[in-house]
Amino acid sequence: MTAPALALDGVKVNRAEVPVIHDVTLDAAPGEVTVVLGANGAGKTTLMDGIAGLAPVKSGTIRLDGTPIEKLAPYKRARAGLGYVEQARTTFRTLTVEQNLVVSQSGDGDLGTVYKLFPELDKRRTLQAGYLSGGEQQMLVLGRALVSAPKVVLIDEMSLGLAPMVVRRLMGTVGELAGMGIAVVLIEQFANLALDVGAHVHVLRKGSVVFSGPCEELRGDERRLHRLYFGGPPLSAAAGADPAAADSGGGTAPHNGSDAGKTESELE
Ligand SMILES: Nc1ncnc2c1ncn2[C@@H]1O[C@H](COP(=O)(O)OP(=O)(O)OP(=O)(O)O)[C@@H](O)[C@H]1O
Repeated sequence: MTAPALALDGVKVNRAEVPVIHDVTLDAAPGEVTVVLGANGAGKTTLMDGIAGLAPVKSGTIRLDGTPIEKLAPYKRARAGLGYVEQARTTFRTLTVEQNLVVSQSGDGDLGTVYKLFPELDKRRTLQAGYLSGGEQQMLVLGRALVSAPKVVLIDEMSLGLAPMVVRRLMGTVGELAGMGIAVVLIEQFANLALDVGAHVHVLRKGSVVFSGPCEELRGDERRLHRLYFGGPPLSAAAGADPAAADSGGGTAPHNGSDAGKTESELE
């Protein structure tokens, strides 16, 4: 088995002194997409922030290529090979596309690789980032993570507010990043799109992992996903009517406008 590029063991993360992530253990292998799913508020972003050093890790270890990083400052984690594509899709709006990439470049990071992955950016090298479309900005954010020559890239909800076609296009690129040997950790609201590109999946509920396994086990299984997200009986089915849903752990999280298992058909 390939050694994990990223390994979390018993990780707890707080937000404003409140425990949000409880005892999370998971791995991400190089050359694979590892998917993290969960309902709104399950703690996905908090977990990513903990890995990146933007939220305090209260206990547990986070290893990057075998080296503990949980006590390092965020910039040192980045320097050690951790790329983080945050939800906010931040670029330097008054800098050109190329300048945005150059300021993020380090190590063996190569602009040519980014332009090959995203010909859209190649054509707009001299354009100020603020004039890019939402999809192109997301490509630039991914490109900025890539030119830091990362071993691991965390990607948080890159599809937010983007057109369906663009989301599919970007998912293809996520697969290509893994194809380059990077360990990608992907949070995505469109569960089935993520499960299509991913190898392994971890489902978070109330800050704890309630499922870990191969993506194919959950692909297309909306009922099970729903149950994993929220606990209790799946959708409107009567309790006990779905024996396959026995892995819920019986949680009591409220059904608060579910995004559980958003399917590709919902993107049409
Ligand atoms: N800065 C903060 N201070 C206090 N509590 C916070 C902070 N950020 C998040 N939380 C709380 O932590 C919990 C987990 O939030 P988080 O954003 O990590 O979840 P999520 O799974 O990423 O949700 P979403 O899919 O809606 O982004 C929520 O209850 C949220 O209210």
